[in-house]
This record gives sequence, structure tokens and C-alpha cells, in this order.
Amino acid sequence: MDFPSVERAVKVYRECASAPSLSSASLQKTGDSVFSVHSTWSQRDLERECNIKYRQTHIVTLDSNGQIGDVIDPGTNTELNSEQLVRWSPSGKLKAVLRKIKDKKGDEKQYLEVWNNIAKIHNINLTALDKHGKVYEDGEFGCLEWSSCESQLLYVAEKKQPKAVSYFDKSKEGGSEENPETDAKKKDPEVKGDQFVHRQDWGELLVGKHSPVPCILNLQTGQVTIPEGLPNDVSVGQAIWTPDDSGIVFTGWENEPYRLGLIYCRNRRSAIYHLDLSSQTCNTISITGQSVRSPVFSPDASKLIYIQNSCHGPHMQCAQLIVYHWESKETKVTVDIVQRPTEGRPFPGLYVGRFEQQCWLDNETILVSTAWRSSQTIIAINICTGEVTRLTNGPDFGSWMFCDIKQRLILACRSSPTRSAQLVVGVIPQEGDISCINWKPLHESSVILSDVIWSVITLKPKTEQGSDIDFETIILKPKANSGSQEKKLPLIVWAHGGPHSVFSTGYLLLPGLFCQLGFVIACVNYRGSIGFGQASIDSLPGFVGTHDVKDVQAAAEAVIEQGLVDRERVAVSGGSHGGFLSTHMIGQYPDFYKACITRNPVTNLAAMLGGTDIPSWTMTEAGMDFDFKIAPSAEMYAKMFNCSPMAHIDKVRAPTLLMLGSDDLRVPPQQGIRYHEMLKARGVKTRLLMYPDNSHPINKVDAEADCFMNMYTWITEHL
Ligand SMILES: CSCC[C@H](NC=O)C(=O)N[C@@H](CO)C(=O)O
Repeated sequence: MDFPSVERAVKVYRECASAPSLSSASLQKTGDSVFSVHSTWSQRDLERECNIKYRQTHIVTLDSNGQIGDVIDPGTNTELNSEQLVRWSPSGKLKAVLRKIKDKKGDEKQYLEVWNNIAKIHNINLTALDKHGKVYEDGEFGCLEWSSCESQLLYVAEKKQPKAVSYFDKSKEGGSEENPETDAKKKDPEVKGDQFVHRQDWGELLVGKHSPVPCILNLQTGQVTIPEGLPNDVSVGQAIWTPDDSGIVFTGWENEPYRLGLIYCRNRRSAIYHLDLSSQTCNTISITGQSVRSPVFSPDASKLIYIQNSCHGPHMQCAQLIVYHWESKETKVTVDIVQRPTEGRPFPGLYVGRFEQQCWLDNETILVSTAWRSSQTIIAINICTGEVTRLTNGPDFGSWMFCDIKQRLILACRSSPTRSAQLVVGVIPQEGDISCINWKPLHESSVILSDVIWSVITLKPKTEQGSDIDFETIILKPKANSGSQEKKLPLIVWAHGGPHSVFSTGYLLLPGLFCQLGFVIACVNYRGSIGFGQASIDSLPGFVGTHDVKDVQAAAEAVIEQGLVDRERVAVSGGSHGGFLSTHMIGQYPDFYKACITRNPVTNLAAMLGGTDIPSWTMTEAGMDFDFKIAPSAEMYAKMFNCSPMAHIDKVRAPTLLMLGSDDLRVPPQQGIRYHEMLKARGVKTRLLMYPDNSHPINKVDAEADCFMNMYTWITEHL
């Protein structure tokens, strides 16, 4: 078959990959019925080989009926290159900015700035103060919070460690014997012989983040303090002020007995703490032995909410929403885990990482985005009754991210497989059905794939698979061919990672690209994906390599049955656990798949146990309980090996492209390297691409673009 040329693929990549993705967006009230919307975006710059960040501002007015009036785009897009965190003060009059700048010597410095509407009014060189290490700007621990009186800022930074020196460092000798007291005052404490002590960090994408502590900057004095009374052996993150600024509340993750990688893993043992700043006493608010996160106070300060799920088992789970009454200290589960959604009660449960800073519609209702089958949807939760109302459910956009709420004006970002991100605003009705929102776009999507159509099909596993849990597949088809019988198209079957994650019907870059180039794409949300109830998640551990494999195959067959696809030209793709599935598919269905492309695949769970930052994952997914002190037996290793793609290596015939990130701590590159070597030794065509300075996602701009072109040439050569 004639595939579009490589030049055409480059052109399509340039177009589709130019779609910016939203980093953050917030609403500010700037006058009577006038709001400004500030959004920051990230966009690939193929010429500079980096992601650029820029800010966009829109003005939204409300009419006399309180409905959206005008949307004004003053056209003030500005590139940002040094802002790490931005936070508006409660009054909206001040803006705090954490900035990272390289000095003349090339050393990185962090500054905390405060701006009013005219100019910068404070600039504190945090690096020079030397009270702590780097400030955390990530989505797991990071925070930047104004006290209610707007005179203090709370953030999280790496705890300062005593300087480690050699026993043989002569420059450290001398002074102390002559005048130990004055010398000690001059110098920070030094520890001899600790230079090479291993300090464990929080793993993949959190490298160098070991021991976060809360830090308070007093804007009047310019001084930073690290509060006393913090619990031992706990990593502090997501810190907020108590309503009267007398204390702080934060999430504390246990460091002991050792840290397990945190990113994509919402099952780490943690607790919500309250530290009283004057008495320096710290108490837990949540129950122990759970995984909790994201504490937020209600506007009237009477309630604190947070998210909770088990710290055992799968790495992503359906969560509970907990309400803690600040005065009475009573705790209530207001939204519980949903095992199986039903037709009458379709809400599949909560799958939430962190609440937005402003998530309260009023003192009873919060707004949050969550996975809902194959979509990402915004829901309103009445925290007193636990009632859940779905606010977004239209046919055109499958992914809705809640951004901010001011009064009843809601800001959201939506996308679909054929339309890249678009900011929208709406007014939540004061009375009646709160889901009746007239959404008004602030701009057009920057990329529209007009040659692609998409749909979602629901599939049930066959009876012999002993389960009645259904699953879904998102199908992308080239429009030109979608109704005709003329020429059958090649199919790429795509499996997501996790395994407990999900493809949502938002903008999907790689599937969209291949569809633009004439492929039918099936993105399979096999059983175990999030958004389908906890029973679906729990059905997979112990059956990886079987249930998920069968679901992926059933999805491929179902798409073929629709008559559009040539069953002789089917390829499979996926990264991470999706790579585990891709390599399983070519091992278990060697006649069916004609090519395989895979990113950082898990190929042998037994071998991965000793190399990954999350050894717990390998045991859990193989169906065994993880314990921090477990030393697996030969039987356990056998179990892990037997459910791995490597156990099927002798049957593989499909040409296989492996793309590996050299710095991946989650799935060590050796997983892919060994698989590649085994294929080579068996005479199976294979190619391995190793991307330096890339980790699990392989998302540096040049690497990602190269991955796509190699995927395209590999598939077109072999289908
Ligand atoms: C021990 S790594 C297992 C696979 C990994 N799971 C969690 O980190 C994975 O599949 N990652 C996904 C993200 O969820 C990916 O697509 O990279």
C-alpha cells in the first residue's frame, strides 16, 4: 500500500504537535462584572528543540442578567521562560512569582517576587538566604500559598543538609581548635565522611527531591523560617495555611522504611497533618495507614476536605472524599469508593490527584475533574450530602478539565481527539439544574483534525473470561474512508500504560497523527483502567498478561468486524505497561500483528523488581501482596516471570521497534535492551533507539519528534 511520504509525515507532525497544552489557568475579578483570565501554556518549539511557555490573557464580562457578555482577547501572548510558580493573593491585588535565573557564572538561583498592578515590590533571593535547598515546583509536593493577611508566603523546599566533607580535607582543619566557638558560628555544620552516603529520593521525575520541608517567607522582614515541631521522617508537601494563619496543614509522606517512587502512584502511605506554629505541636488529622492528599479548606473555614484511598494494592485507585469539621474534629466519608457503576447510578467514583486551589462553588459544593469511563469530566459534589452532578457530557468534547471558579463563573479547558485544548467559561445557574451551563469559548482550538472522526465502543469480555466487567475502546478513523468499502485501511492497536490509567477522549497526539496519515486507531481501555469502578481496577492484578491481553485482542477484532480495516495489516503500540501489552500481543498472537512499536516497555517483571523505583508494582500486578521487607522467593520470581512478555519470546515474529529513555527510573532501559537482544538472537527484525537525558515519558521535544518519525517509518515499512 502507498503510505503518505515521509515529508508528508513531517508536515503533519509539525501541524499536530504545534498544539499548545494548558499548564494553568485562573480567573481574577478585575471590576464589577469584569474578569480577567490568565492562562499559561506549553508549546513544542521544533526549531529551538524545547518546550516554550507563554501566557495569554482574556477579559470576560458579565451582562446585566449575570450571563457571559463579551470575551475580549487583547492579543497579549507573551513568552515566559523563568517562572516556576505563580500565585495570586486572596484579594487579587498581589501576585507571587517563583523565578529561576542563571547568574553570570551559570549557577541557578531561585527568587521569590511579589508584584502589584504597577511593578515588582519584593524580590527575595532565596538561594542567597541559604535556609533550604531548591524550592519544589512539581505537582506532587509543590505549593505557593498566601497567608490570609497577604504578608507571608508558604512553600515547600528541600531541607538543608549539613555539609559533608572528607576526613582528609585540610581546609577544614585548624580554626576549630584555636577558637571553636566563633568558628562554629561562622560556619554551617559539617559532617566528616558523609560525602558518599546514599540519599534516597522520590524516584522517577522527582530526582534530587529527598526531604521536602515547609518554608515561610515573611514579606515584611524578608526572612525565611522553617517551622519547628515537624514530624520526623516525613516528606512535607501540598502545604496550606489554617484559616487564621496560626498554623499550617499539609500532606506528609512517610520516608521510612524506604521511599517508593511517587509519580503516577497514588498509593503511598501518607497522612494529613496540622502544625500549630506557636505551640509547635503537630497532630494528624487523617487516620493512619492510608494514602491521603490535597487538603483544602472551605471558604468559611469550617471544613477541610481531602482525598483518601488504600496504601496497598494498585497504584491508582478509586478514592474517597473526606470531610473534616475543623471545630468538632469530626470526620466523614462524603463520597465513597464505587465498586461497580450501574445504569441507574452511572457515577464510576472519584479518580482525583489534587484539587484546584479554588474549587469551591459555595460552602457546600466543590468542583473537580475526574475520569468517567473514557472521558475526563467535571463534576460538582455536594460535600454535605455526597450528591454528585455531572457538569460536562456533550458529544463533541470528551475531556474537560476544571480550572477555576469565581462567584459562579467557571473556567474550564476542553479538548477532543480531533480538537486541541480550548479554554471555555460558563455561569453556573443559581437555581435549578446546575449542569445547565452555556459554555462560551475564549478562543478556537489551535489544531483541528478535520479529516478524523472518533467514536467509543463498549465491549464485554467473553464468558470464559469469567467477568462481567465491561471496557471501552476509542476509535479514530480517517474521514475519507469512514463510510466507504473501497480500500481497507491499516490498523494500529494502542494500549495505555499504568495499567491503572486511561485513554480519555481528549486530544491524543500520537493516535491523531497516525490517523491523519491514513491509519485506523483503536485506543483500548482494557479492564483495570481507571474511571470504570474499583472492581474493574481490582480485577487486573494477578491477571496481567491475560485479562488485559484478551481485552486488547477483543478490541482489535471488534474494530476489524466493522469492516474498514485490513486484518493483514495490524500493528500494536504502547508505552510502559502499554509496552508490556504490545510485546505480549506479538508473543501471544504472532500471526495477527505485523509490527510492534513500543516505548520503555516492561518485558520481565521478575528482572524489573530490583531495578525500578517502584518494586511494589511488580509484585502487586503479578498478584502478590507487597511488603517493604519482603525478599521474594523463587516461586514469587517465577510468578512474575510467567506473566511477562519475555515468557512468550520464542513465538515472536513481528518486527519490533523499541524506544528507550536512558534515564528512566520507572522501567529500567535494561527491560527493553534485553528484549531487543532476545529478538536479535532469534532472528526477529528489531531496532532499538536510546534517548539520552530522557526518562519514562521520552518527552523532550527533539526525542519525541524523532520517536514519531521512527514509529512512522517502522510501521510503513512493515505493514
Ligand atoms: C513499574 S512501571 C509500570 C508501568 C508504569 N506504571 C506506573 O508508573 C506505566 O505504565 N506508566 C504510564 C503512566 O501511567 C506510562 O504511560 O508511562
